[in-house]
Amino acid sequence: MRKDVRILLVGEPKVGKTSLIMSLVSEEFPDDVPLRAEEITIPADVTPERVPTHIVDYSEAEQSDEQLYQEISKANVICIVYSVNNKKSIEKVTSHWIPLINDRTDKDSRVPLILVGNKSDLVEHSSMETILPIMNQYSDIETCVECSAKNLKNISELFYYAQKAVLHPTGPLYCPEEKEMKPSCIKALTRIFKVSDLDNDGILNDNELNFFQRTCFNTPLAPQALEDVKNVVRKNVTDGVKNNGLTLKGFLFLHTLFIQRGRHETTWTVLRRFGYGDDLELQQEYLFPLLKIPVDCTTELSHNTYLFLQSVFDKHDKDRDCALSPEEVKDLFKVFPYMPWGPDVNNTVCTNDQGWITYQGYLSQWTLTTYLDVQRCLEYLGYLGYSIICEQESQAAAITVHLKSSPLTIVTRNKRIDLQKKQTQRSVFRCNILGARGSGKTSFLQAFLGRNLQKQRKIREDHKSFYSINTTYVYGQEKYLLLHEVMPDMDFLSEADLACDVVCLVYDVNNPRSFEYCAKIYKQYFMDSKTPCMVIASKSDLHEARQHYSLTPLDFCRKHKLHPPQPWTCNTVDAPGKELYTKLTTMAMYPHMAQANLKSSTFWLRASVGATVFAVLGFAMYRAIIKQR
Ligand SMILES: Nc1nc2c(ncn2[C@@H]2O[C@H](COP(=O)(O)OP(=O)(O)OP(=O)(O)O)[C@@H](O)[C@H]2O)c(=O)[nH]1
Ligand SMILES: [Ca+2]
Ligand SMILES: [Ca+2]
Ligand SMILES: [Mg+2]
Ligand SMILES: [Mg+2]
Repeated sequence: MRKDVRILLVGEPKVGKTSLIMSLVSEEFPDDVPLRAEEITIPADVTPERVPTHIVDYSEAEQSDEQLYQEISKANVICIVYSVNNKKSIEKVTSHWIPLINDRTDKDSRVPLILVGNKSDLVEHSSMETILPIMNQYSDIETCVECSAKNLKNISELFYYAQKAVLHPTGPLYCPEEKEMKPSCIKALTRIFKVSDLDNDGILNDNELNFFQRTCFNTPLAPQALEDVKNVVRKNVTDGVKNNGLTLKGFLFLHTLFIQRGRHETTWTVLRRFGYGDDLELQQEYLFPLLKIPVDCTTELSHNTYLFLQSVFDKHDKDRDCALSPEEVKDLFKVFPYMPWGPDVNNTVCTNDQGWITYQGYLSQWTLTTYLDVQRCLEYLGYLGYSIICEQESQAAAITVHLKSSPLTIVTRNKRIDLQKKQTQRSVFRCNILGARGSGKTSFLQAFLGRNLQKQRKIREDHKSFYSINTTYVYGQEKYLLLHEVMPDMDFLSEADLACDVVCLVYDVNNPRSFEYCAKIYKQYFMDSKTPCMVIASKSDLHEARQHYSLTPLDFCRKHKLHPPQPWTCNTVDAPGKELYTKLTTMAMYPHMAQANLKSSTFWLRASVGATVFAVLGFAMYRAIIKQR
């Protein structure tokens, strides 16, 4: 909505432009007026819509054409004044003024016009008969009004209409010829209806209507008013009210009624509350609120946002099978301008036997988007109406920002350990997977989603994903582990390829040339970095070939104080095990421990931490074991 309004009055000489302005300001008819009134500014708090309003006069005797054109281009609304007792001044509206204004303004950014018939005190009849055909001919004319500067009739109304024409234009909402709302307005209101229909039954019940009323107008609706509204709809449209609630049809009818009765500011209030701008598009400030992410930080969803997303899931999982069928997904994203999830999402997160995204998979995908592309996540939450439903200032409230450095600070020398406050602990960790072509990286990603080799073979090439994300339990806490497959045949790895909490170097035990790549990558990029590394000996179900490298993988790991290579296969009957992923998450969470030089079996137990903390972790571990049963 505009922050101020500039009203320009034009028209033939002596129709009363200056008098109208003076009458408004002094609330009495001035007998003597100058040719042109000074520009006046009415302060926000005395105008009906509470925005500062500038009123600008025009005088042919005092101003050049050039000055007039300048004022026209600066104006937000133009009042074309004529005198009701002067036929010529009416003719000039269409023969001179409207074409002149249209020539000075862009076709798509036309200023609204108001036709003002002044000196109504001088005649008995109304000029409306002559004016209405003009109104029908020019859609830029917002409204017309007859008034009198002399007996102060309709003066404040005139300026109110002018203000309203700028702040709440009917143009984008309504097509007067068709007597219908415009398609873009129907589209916006339909989305608003869907967001407000919290249980997704296609009806706004009393609770939902009250919530809607409260968010849009800050006041609850009296029970009687609620009944009155429904009765109006009942009387006028079949199927407008169902099960004592408002249907979409009824909702749209109500707004048409508001607009037709000149109360379109009501519809605008609703549209603006849900993020729409004057062009009926969701505004950038709504979709992309300012959110500064400092370097070395990661982005996660807040607890409340997970609850919100959970309610969105529940609302659309109509058959309650804890998964979203293709129809349910389609319905969920109906409030989006485009379909945000491609078929690759089904290969990024957990799905059920039908290949449909499960509840867990759905939350994982949101977590992934938040981590990788927080702006996109804000945009998506905007489409879902997060800030409205959760009554937050902006979408930005959905995000929590975490320092990348370990949540657990270990001061090794005096063996003191600081656990950061619980709420600042990260719950999403990123693991990059590197390895030669064909070493089993994609399989490692897919196995994390519980898919064995047989299931993986069904994945279409063009539906592949370079990410997979799922939860693991570390010491009883649920964490997300995000796996990312890095393309192998690049001589140079980018910052993004290297930035992660833990690295997996995958080689194929069956391929004698595959370990060399891991060794090279390790020496070039990770030997001197703080990122913990894990070597994975994949396809362990196959024959182990001797690697063409100066050291065996085991000796290499020993030399560089790494875990011994972890044998791994997804050629299993059941879903592949999750232990390795839990281990990776633990390494990501506690990188200091991961670097210790210890044998894998006792690695976690012998990490050199203080006894007190050990007891804490021990207890947590105990709980984790209980939970996994
Ligand atoms: N009876 C009557 N006379 C009016 C009314 N409004 C203005 N007049 C008179 O009409 C004459 C012209 O008024 P102005 O306000 O100077 O008209 P204007 O449109 O500003 O004229 P220019 O500045 O020359 O373009 C003056 O004598 C006013 O007193 C009205 O509502 N009723
Ligand atoms: Ca409902
Ligand atoms: Ca379902
Ligand atoms: Mg004047
Ligand atoms: Mg691959």
